[in-house]
Amino acid sequence: MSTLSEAYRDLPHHPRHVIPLDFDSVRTLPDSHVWPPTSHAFESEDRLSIPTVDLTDPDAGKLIGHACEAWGAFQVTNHDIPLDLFHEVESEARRLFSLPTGQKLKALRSPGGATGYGLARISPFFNKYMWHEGFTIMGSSIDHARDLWPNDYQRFCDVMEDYQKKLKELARTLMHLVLKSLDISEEEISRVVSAGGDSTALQLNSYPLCPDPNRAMGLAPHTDTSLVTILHQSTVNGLQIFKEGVGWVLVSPTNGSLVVNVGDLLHILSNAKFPSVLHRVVMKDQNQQRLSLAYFYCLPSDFHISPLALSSTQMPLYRSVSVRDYIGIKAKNLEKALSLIRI
Ligand SMILES: C=C1C[C@]23C[C@@]1(O)CC[C@H]2[C@@]12CCC[C@@](C)(C(=O)O1)[C@H]2[C@@H]3C(=O)O
Ligand SMILES: O=C(O)CCC(=O)C(=O)O
Ligand SMILES: [Fe+2]
Repeated sequence: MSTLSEAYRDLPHHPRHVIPLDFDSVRTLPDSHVWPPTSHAFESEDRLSIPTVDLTDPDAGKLIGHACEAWGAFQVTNHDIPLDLFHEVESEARRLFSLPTGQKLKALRSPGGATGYGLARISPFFNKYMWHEGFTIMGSSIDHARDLWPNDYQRFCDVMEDYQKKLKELARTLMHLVLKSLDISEEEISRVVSAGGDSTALQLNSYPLCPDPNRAMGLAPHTDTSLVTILHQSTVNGLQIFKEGVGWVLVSPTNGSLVVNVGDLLHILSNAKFPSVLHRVVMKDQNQQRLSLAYFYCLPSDFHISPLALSSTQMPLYRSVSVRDYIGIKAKNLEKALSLIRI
């Protein structure tokens, strides 16, 4: 099978778009990291937020379908992932990001690589840097973990493996419900869901304490490339999603619940019925480090993706494209990628 990491291998980045700042040594926000003010977002007091779906609700599938159509995102509760596991993964992520910069650079994502420590892949599209550092895992994290902690890497690997295993199960359950709500046949559902199995990535995100948070940007607006992304946020606010006709809406962390984002691949499969959601992370008033864990459920790079479940009167809006080609188009065109494969 053609792995996801292989799809990123031929898309090298210049080191200035991979190497994060030495955050510990900076006392004032460098001009390279100053962003124009961000627009006001609707806060939770405005009572406008993405829907929450209880996975044990017999109507969960229908509710998820509505949420994907109206918002491109929802929160999920009663997902069966133990709270302790989030704490363990977060604590290992904290251990990683609190290493001295020189040590973290030993696990730097290589120019043609997909995994390891570094800036977000969307970095080259912006003329300012984000206040962000990330660590990408695809499958085993042992090679990078050994570079970081030559004598003490096993715990990190075990915790990350356990998390990926549990998140894969949850992603499969969610994908079943999502595709069923689109009226896709059981056969097609199994074809998509079983193909996704090994094409996943876990991204640990850190937004360090910032000397001037109101002028910095955590993660610039983007959509994810995945089918779905399952996100766990630490207790610190920052994530906002964009809703057409409304603007930026804050998604506050709620204990134990997970945010699910529709990604570009599901946008294509659903013929734009479930639009991939534009989101960003702002640093506004942030007075402590923020962490998040993003699990991307994708498809193998040789999978050919095209709109499914079209009625006899519907026309496909997107041409068939391999995941590898779509990732390549996105790496060059970012937010224009979907329009470039539109029929
Ligand atoms: C599978 C992946 C999705 C991702 C690129 C990656 O190879 C691993 C990192 C992911 C991430 C996380 C931050 C935002 C994002 C746009 C980026 O720059 O790297 C996503 C990528 C994506 O969804 O395209
Ligand atoms: O940190 C967050 O809340 C969002 C992270 C994100 O959007 C991503 O990793 O793609
Ligand atoms: Fe994202």
